[in-house]
Amino acid sequence: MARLNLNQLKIHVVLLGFMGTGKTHSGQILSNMMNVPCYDTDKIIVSRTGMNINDIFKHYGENYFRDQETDILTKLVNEKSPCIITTGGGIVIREHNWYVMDKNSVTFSLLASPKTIYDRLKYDETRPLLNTNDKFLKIKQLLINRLEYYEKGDHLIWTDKLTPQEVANQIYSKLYSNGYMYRSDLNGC
Ligand SMILES: Nc1ncnc2c1ncn2[C@@H]1O[C@H](COP(=O)(O)OP(=O)(O)OP(=O)(O)O)[C@@H](O)[C@H]1O
Ligand SMILES: O=C(O)C1=C[C@@H](O)[C@@H](O)[C@H](O)C1
Ligand SMILES: [Mg+2]
Repeated sequence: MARLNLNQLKIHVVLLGFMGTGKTHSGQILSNMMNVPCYDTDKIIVSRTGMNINDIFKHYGENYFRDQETDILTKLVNEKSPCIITTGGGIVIREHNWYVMDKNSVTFSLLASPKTIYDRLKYDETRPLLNTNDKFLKIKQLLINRLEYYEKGDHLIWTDKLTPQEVANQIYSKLYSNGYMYRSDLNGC
């Protein structure tokens, strides 16, 4: 009788959320905790193109970036065994991406206030959409436009007062309590 892997996921875990909510960071911690691979759409775009995100936006434009994002998300969801997928903050704005995620994934939206996001990203220049004179204002404007999309996630986690480890712990608990993982006491037969 084969015993199932303690941490076997039934479906993909997709982390959504605005820039700086900790998708990449918390997702990597979760991946280590669960021993499940984590794929980051931003990192894959950078390695695929050999360019950083600022240069991709500058030379090819945001639409090209969004096409890459959709292509990678689709391939990960359709071709990988259940895994953790950490996304770019803007993946939620394309309706087609929701269609892809609806198939075989549970989504967690990480949320944070504009002030928290600003504090986390104020010295960061790697996010082209925030490279403006008034970064705080830009965060507020983008967040207002996108909140309705982040709220479509299956589970919402406010991260302002949580460490990345605590965020990962909350996701892990929800995966168990909502039946997205095989329980350790089940034997495969
Ligand atoms: N819960 C947290 N508490 C404090 N700092 C955090 C938290 N989560 C992330 N950070 C910090 O915020 C910064 C951005 O985190 P991260 O890159 O994981 O965000 P992201 O959601 O992946 O952003 P993007 O959408 O741009 O990829 C990093 O410096 C990270 O250490
Ligand atoms: O919120 C966004 O639109 C973005 C977030 C980042 O993760 C990157 O995907 C890129 O900088 C765009
Ligand atoms: Mg990220």
